[in-house]
Amino acid sequence: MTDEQLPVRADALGKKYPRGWALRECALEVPAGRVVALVGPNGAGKSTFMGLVTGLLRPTTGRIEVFGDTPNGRGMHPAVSYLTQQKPLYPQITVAETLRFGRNSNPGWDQAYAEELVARASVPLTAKVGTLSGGQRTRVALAVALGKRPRMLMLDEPLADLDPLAREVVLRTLLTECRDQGITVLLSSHVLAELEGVCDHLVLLSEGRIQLAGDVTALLDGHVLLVGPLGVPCPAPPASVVDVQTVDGAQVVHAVAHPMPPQHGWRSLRPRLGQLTLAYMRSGGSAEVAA
Ligand SMILES: Nc1ncnc2c1ncn2[C@@H]1O[C@H](COP(=O)(O)OP(=O)(O)OP(=O)(O)O)[C@@H](O)[C@H]1O
Repeated sequence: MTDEQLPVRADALGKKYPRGWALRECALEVPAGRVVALVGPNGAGKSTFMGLVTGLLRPTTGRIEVFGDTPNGRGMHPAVSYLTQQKPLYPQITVAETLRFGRNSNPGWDQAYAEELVARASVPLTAKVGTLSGGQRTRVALAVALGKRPRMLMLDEPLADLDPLAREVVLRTLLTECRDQGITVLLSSHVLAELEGVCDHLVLLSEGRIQLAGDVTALLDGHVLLVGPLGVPCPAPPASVVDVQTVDGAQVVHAVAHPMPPQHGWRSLRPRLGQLTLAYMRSGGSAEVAA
């Protein structure tokens, strides 16, 4: 894939604030056409990474390229839309005026597409933005973000103020749309369970460093969830163990997949993405990670 097609490439990327490093030695590619989840505990560096992609922040070390260009701080790459929890909507104006604003500020604006997205959300164009529900406001903000016809949509917790049902509806609708249109999505979220079946690529940040990254299927294939009785040694080699917990009187072990001898009483299961991510977040990343 040429650099112009690759949404993001970061190499030895670091960002230092006066208080210390927010991001260190990040080498990362965001593959095209994928839904990439950017996860990690509070303060891990997720928003900082997105800020570097937008060009609003400048790297302290290393380099970052967005569709082959180096962000220069003079506005975001035209192929990128960015939506945060603070959605850029004005409550006093109508939905139609909001779309007009989008049209006036974006050269590649697709008015028919933006209107169609609003109609699909059953939001009247004549309604004032301030009278809409949180879910409807989010759908309008997404229509503005997608009306720009981006090649990559970056979402920094934009659904955090929605109830779980509205989150589910908006997320599924959005991701179906992005998949249909071939738009790369970089999605930051704390709700690990909702990423299950939604993202196909994962980047886990911890204290500013990449702790785990890769294709979700490969990551799940490369790990096992072992469940066994207390007091019976786990069959996984110690260096491969990511995390051990006691749950309902059993040992629950996440480990990097290795050939291992059968061990009486132990079951080997496929981990779920949310559980595996949480296991890495608890561990601080000491295990020998699969290729
Ligand atoms: N403008 C800033 N000035 C100084 N330090 C900052 C600034 N922005 C972020 N930081 C620090 O950088 C680190 C990473 O913050 P960042 O907001 O990127 O993390 P995050 O993973 O997005 O966190 P959260 O999940 O809480 O939103 C934190 O220690 C934070 O305090």
